[in-house]
Amino acid sequence: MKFWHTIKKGKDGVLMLIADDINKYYGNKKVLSNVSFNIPEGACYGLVGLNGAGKSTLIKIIASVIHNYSGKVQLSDNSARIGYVPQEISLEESLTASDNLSFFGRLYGLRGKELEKRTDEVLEKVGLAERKKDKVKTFSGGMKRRLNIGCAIIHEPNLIIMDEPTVGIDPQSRKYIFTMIEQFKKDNCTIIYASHYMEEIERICEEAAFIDNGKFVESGSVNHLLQKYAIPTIYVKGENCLPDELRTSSSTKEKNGGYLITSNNPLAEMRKIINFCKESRGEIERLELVKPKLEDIFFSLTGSQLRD
Ligand SMILES: Nc1ncnc2c1ncn2[C@@H]1O[C@H](COP(=O)(O)OP(=O)(O)OP(=O)(O)O)[C@@H](O)[C@H]1O
Repeated sequence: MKFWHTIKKGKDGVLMLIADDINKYYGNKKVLSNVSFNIPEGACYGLVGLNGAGKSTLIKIIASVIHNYSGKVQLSDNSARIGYVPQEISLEESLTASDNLSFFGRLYGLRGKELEKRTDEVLEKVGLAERKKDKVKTFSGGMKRRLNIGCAIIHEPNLIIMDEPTVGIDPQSRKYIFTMIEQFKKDNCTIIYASHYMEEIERICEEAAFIDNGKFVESGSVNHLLQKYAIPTIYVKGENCLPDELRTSSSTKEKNGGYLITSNNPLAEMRKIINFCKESRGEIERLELVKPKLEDIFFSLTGSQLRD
């Protein structure tokens, strides 16, 4: 499979991060192989892969949690401040939300009035201002996740790295996290977002890379990937609405009581179906172009279906 670099630059033509030929072993096991990519400043960059693909390892290398690897990670902005949201929630449950934030703030060198101000700002940002004096052990999973993100942004980072931040949380907190990410983008932060939820990547990321068994199999702008690999497909459902030539074609597959038809000329197939229906008094319940999905592209490149 072909690998091509993301060479597009950020809004002002600046790259936030350059990773060059990253390789990583755990013992004898190679878990990252020749990984190279660039992230434009201000982009939201999705890392997509199955469990065990190597996303967390790569993220830990970028966040300087892992040092034992070969290759080079270069932050092109000398003033880059990294905020790392780990996959595992790392909070002190016996302390309040406010105290957890203060703890992380002090680690980043904040003190006094500035620390107080930032703690209150972050509590507002993560939607926990009302619960600031409550102990974390009384929080739901989603609230803990939001506070975990808060701890990572207390020092106002401009590169925020999030490792599967929506796994196992309620839909309301998930929605809240997306709203926060939209705000990070407006604040011109660069974001690295690892997930195996494709619809999340499509929704929030401008750029994405597919990782499979420690290798980048493809990367680039999400729109470009969708255009490059999408196979035009239509969906039709109804009574007596499909001409025999389409019904028996190898490009036609049954789905949910209707048919998925792949074609290089989907509009021509739609016309055929409409004309056939007119002639044969068939009835169309649904006839639509199917929007290409990253999930299908991932499947076609790796042969693996992403699972929950
Ligand atoms: N500390 C470690 N020691 C040995 N092997 C490890 C260690 N951490 C991860 N691995 C192995 O490295 C590979 C990549 O793991 P990694 O956690 O980076 O994948 P991932 O894509 O983040 O998956 P997940 O979503 O399950 O966390 C896996 O085979 C994993 O078992």
